[in-house]
Amino acid sequence: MTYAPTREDLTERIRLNHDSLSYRNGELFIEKLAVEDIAAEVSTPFYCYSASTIRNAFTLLADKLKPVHASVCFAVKANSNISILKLLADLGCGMDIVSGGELERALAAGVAPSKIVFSGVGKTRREIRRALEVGIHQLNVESPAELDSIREVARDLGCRAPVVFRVNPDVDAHTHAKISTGKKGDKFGINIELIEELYAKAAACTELDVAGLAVHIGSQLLNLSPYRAAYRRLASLVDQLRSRDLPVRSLDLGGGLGINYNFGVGPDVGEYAAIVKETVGGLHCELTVEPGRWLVGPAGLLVTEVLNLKEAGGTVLVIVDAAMNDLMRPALYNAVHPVLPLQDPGHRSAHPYQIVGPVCESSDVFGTYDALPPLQSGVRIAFGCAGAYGASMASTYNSRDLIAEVLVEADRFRVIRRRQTIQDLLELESATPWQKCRSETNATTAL
Ligand SMILES: Cc1ncc(COP(=O)(O)O)c(C=O)c1O
Ligand SMILES: N[C@@H](CCCC[NH3+])C(=O)O
Repeated sequence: MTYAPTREDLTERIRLNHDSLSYRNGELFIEKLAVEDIAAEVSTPFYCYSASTIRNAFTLLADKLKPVHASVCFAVKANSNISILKLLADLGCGMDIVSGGELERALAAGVAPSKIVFSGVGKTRREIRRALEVGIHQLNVESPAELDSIREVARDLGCRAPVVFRVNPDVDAHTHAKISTGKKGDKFGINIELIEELYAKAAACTELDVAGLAVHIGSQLLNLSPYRAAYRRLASLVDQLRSRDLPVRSLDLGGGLGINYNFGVGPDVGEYAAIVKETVGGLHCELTVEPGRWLVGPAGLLVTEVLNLKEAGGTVLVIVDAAMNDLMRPALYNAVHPVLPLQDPGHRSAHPYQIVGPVCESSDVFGTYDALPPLQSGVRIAFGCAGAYGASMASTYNSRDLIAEVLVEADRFRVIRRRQTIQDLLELESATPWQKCRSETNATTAL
């Protein structure tokens, strides 16, 4: 089957990445607000998200997937800010979580437990218990040992645990090695050859409600053909299980849709929907997808201010007040986020700039950029496409505060996470009492 995007499809794809950002008289706007004006209120560095970009992305994806009746569960790890989760939940989006913390955030955002799926390689018994107690939609099982834990917790609670098996289909996602998850030998999922026996065993257990299968082959997929390969393997497995009279009613197709990190055209969700239809659309299963980056990535900016410039070995270094602890992707994956000056005078610097942060690591480098306007101390710039895996991966390394996050809605903005300061940490510290447990002396006495 071939998929030919129409002119409207292409326009839509470009619009999605551009609609919230514009330059007016050389000034960067997000929705109807000048980013400079927000920066004057919220000191840099901070994350800034466009609500309409997220809404448009969700609506477009949900529409494209309507013909195959697939529901969308947002991968909370991409952006776990409760206000962002709430915004998506209000549109009818479910959530894909990987920890007890993400479960609590989803619940706090008002997501119905029946719209939450729990993925993740290592779930603790406490997390499994809490998930079953609140009644989540399903647990995606990642190993035979985890299945045993789920069974035991369910028995203890006197309930039936809804489970699907996450299959490792041994498909190369053709993405960065650090974010590929569907190849044999990756820590994710269960080897496809082992599924049939495990499925049969689990289907016979009264504590388990075995609903189906899941797959997630990696993140930031720009080429969609690995999906076709993975979903075909999933479909064959469904046939194999059904031929043994093992019912399969649900398929979780994972996330991974990539974005164009330069505001250009990214993968086409219409084509993705066509692949879903072609491969698993005829199986009469309840379908779920778990995108993270695609829904929120283009919606976010990381706004930062130039502290100083200096020269090193012939390179002009621009030291900004954001760092790798705020946005880890460049240091971790050599990812390059586009730079948008908040004020663009139109002319360009004669030389490239290497933009670096203040953290004491040589990898605290955002990248080398040419064609930027002349930069100097006090000038503000923004890194684009920073809505996914930015704030959610931030740390306080070098005792730097977690930075603020701001949500823009048309002509107004709201701080949706305030900066975490040393004062917050001190308050937490002073509220923590000393506790006793077995010590060397009383342990010896006990012997
Ligand atoms: C199980 C699972 N589902 C969904 C996602 C979301 O991925 P992405 O943000 O690439 O869509 C991930 C992350 O790779 C994942 O591990
Ligand atoms: N954190 C990664 C993606 C990992 C996806 C989770 N499995 C990134 O920023 O690209």
